[in-house]
Amino acid sequence: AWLWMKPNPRSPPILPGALPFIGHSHKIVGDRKHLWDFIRGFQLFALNNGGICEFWFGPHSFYAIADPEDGLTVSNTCLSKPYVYDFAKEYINNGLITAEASIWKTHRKLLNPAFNQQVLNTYVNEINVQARTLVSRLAAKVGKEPFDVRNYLVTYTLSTVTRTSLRLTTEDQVVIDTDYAEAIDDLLALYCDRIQKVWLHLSCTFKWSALKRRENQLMDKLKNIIRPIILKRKSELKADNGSNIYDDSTATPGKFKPVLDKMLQLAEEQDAFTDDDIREHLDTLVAASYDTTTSAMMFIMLVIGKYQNVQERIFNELKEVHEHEDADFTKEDLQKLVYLEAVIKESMRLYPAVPFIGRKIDKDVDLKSCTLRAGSSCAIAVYALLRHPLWGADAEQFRPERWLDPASLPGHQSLYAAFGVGKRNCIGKLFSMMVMKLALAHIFRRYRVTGDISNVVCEFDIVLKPLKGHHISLTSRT
Ligand code: HEM
Repeated sequence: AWLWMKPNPRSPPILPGALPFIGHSHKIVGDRKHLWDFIRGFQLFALNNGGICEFWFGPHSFYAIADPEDGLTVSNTCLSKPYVYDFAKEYINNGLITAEASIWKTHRKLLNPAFNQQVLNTYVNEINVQARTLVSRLAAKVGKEPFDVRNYLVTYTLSTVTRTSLRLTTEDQVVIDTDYAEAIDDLLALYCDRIQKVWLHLSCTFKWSALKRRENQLMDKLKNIIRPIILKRKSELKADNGSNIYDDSTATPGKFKPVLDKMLQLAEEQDAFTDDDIREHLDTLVAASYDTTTSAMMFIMLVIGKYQNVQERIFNELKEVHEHEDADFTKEDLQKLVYLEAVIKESMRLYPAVPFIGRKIDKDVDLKSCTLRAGSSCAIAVYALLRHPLWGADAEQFRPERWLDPASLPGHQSLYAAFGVGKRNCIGKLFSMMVMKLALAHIFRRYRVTGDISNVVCEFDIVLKPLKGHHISLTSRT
């Protein structure tokens, strides 16, 4: 345990505040705001100290990297995730987020086509429907006191991702929107609890804990919801004699093939997935999408609530794209909403829903100024990369215009880290952009939003979220 006290010329700067034996473990005990302060703190320390730093939880060493080149080197050299991701193994095991590198490579290749632009275009009608439902639900809040928009957005993102992944009957969709959503929220909170209770990082202590018992209950609940859905669809497709499964007429408006059908097809034709793999991939898609997309949209609404001139410009762009106020947005319309897209990117740059990503250092990795030791873990400092001085002197300012002038943007790709860095980046980034753009286009066309990002206090709860000062209010534009 004292090894960490030994100076080494190629060791990175050490984050202040380590105690003997426990290292920095005491720094993450407390509430989720405190946890975010720690995460933000180590990222800014790395940024201001040559792009890297080191800290410990007990004997286990973590590096934080805030240098774009080094970040890319690590994320592409070490493709496996560190041990804290294993906390979610019971739940999403071979799903893309937690899968070991070897399984990940094959599965990612198989799933990539399900997220290309052509496939996503077949979802536009469905997402318009969900966005309209969101706008009608929000009508109850128009002209009322400020409110928390999270639950409205959760229902929207959850239903868009489950509709396009599973295409459920209304009855099953209700279970997803209520019981399933609640169980996932509880499970993610439980993982965050475990991260903060460093003594529960060891499986031998965790297995006797109350958290483990709770995890078992939640897992039973989740599996009992999703497994029957998969089995039912599997037998429906079998009964259909494969005619539906191989029907690729997805270009018809309103018609799309859900991800579940694509996976069942791959399982049938290439023996690519087991039933468990399919469940884990579906759960992963939901877990990876609903909270991140919700949080990103909350930040966007708060930013735009403050910068009313930005909101007016979005409104004018929406009017230009659509003469007829109430029509659905088509895939062509979405391409024309360049200013709205710039606003989304700029808000995600300053308020990234996923503020760091993890890697297991499974071999020694030589970086510019130091060597990362095999057996340690690494956090690629997304939050810091997104406000790196290479963004310019105005890196801390909200300036969507920077995205409209590509020449003014920094050259290094890994500075655009909101959807991850390197090969193992977000498979759902185009999908999520579409889901956000459509919802925001529908909302801003109907309502004027007021809020104030400068009052917001954040917390880290697997994703970065606004904790306080995040209420918004709506007035009607008509
Ligand atoms: C604003 C919304 C989103 C943000 C900010 C976001 C961000 C990220 C980031 C940073 C990663 C890399 C994580 C890591 O390396 O540990 C990631 C991975 C992933 N995301 Fe997203 N994501 C979003 C929405 C979505 C959506 C809508 C989906 C699915 C439809 C999705 C599915 C995934 C999956 C499956 C992975 C694992 C990819 C892999 O390892 O191959 N995400 N996301």
